Amino acid sequence: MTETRIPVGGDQPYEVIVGTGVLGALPDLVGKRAETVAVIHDERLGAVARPVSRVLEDAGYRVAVTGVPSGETAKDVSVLAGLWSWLAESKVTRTDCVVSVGGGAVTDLAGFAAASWLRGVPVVHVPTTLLGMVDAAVGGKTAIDIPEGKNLVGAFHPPAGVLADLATLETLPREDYVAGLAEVIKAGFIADREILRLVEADTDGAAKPHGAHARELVERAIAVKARVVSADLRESGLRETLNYGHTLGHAIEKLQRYRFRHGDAVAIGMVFAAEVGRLAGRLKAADVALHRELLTAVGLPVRYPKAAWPALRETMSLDKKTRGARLRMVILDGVGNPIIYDSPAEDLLAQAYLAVSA
Ligand SMILES: NC(=O)c1ccc[n+]([C@@H]2O[C@H](COP(=O)([O-])OP(=O)(O)OC[C@H]3O[C@@H](n4cnc5c(N)ncnc54)[C@H](O)[C@@H]3O)[C@@H](O)[C@H]2O)c1
Ligand SMILES: O=C(O)C(=O)C[C@@H](O)[C@H](O)[C@H](O)COP(=O)(O)O
Ligand SMILES: [Zn+2]
Repeated sequence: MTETRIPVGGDQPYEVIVGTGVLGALPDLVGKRAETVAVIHDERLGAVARPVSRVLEDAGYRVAVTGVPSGETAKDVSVLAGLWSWLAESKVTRTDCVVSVGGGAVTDLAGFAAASWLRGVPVVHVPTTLLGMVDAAVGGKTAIDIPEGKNLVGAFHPPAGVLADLATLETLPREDYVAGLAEVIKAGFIADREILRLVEADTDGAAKPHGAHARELVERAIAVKARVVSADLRESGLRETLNYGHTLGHAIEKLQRYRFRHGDAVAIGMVFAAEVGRLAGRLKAADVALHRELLTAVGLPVRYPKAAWPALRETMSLDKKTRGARLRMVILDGVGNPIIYDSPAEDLLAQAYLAVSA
């Protein structure tokens, strides 16, 4: 099948290329200004990084390659500091380019390395997870975690391009593919009902890279993200809606010391946000039920232990949408219409949590 190019607008427009076996398009995205390309890859993904490097070498670039720890442990200041030294050794200058190869953890880390190195060098992402393709690699949010919370240090640094080669999904464990579906379903609830219809029509297929609607789901979710970040890169309004499910989700990840899949945490967080929406009189009980039905059917969790609430509530106060002492979270004023719910009452939050607790 041919490649699809999804444009992302704003001050620094770029394209997300989606297709199978499309690595050959990488030099186009890196561009002609770069002499050196610094490839930063998940250390478990040498088998993807090698063809990436070959394509770049064949195109005439000098290529430097390094691996970083797999998963969320990569998003650490010590790993970032190691990358800065390596970028110095590799003599990466402002006209050169960083290429990331991995899931969202690696695109977030390498994106932040590129944003901070020499105060900003170009980066091209080659996401290798569903979640990376439909969400993390698009939109320019980059970050690392600190003990106090997730993604608390980072920068907005849009990529020069994104290459989503669906062939890389062949080796992705099923649990990680399914975790990515949480962000796909999120895109459905906030902006594209057709995504929800496609998942509902074939819940088994939705959980597989070869499912009948797999490519359409990927492209629709990217299109939602692209539309939002094109209009509001720096999250001054509309972009906050992409955080649906994340206020509780990020608190769960922190409580689990980041040994819990991001998508799994967001799935629980979306059911919580849906319950808040229902209690606030904004979302029908049937739509809350639809959250549970779709997420459960594809294999995502929708419950979390009751006793965790006090710790979760405290962590939620450090969410980036908080203003002063005011917690703000995204809820749905009906499916497809996300809004910010400012200063929710504490007893309403506790009641909503009771409805998701195991
Ligand atoms: N910047 C953003 O806008 C944004 C958006 C959503 C999520 N995120 C971040 O993304 C991260 C989660 O990303 P993720 O779900 O991709 O997780 P991940 O990057 O941790 O990857 C999950 C696992 O899959 C493995 N893996 C990756 N690609 C593979 C492949 N092709 N074959 C086999 N194994 C493979 C990794 O080694 C890892 O063990 C979180 O840190 C989250 O905060 C960022
Ligand atoms: O791109 C965005 O904006 C998002 O909120 C997408 C989220 O799926 C993603 O997990 C993001 O990293 C969360 O950002 P944060 O600002 O809440 O840390
Ligand atoms: Zn997310």
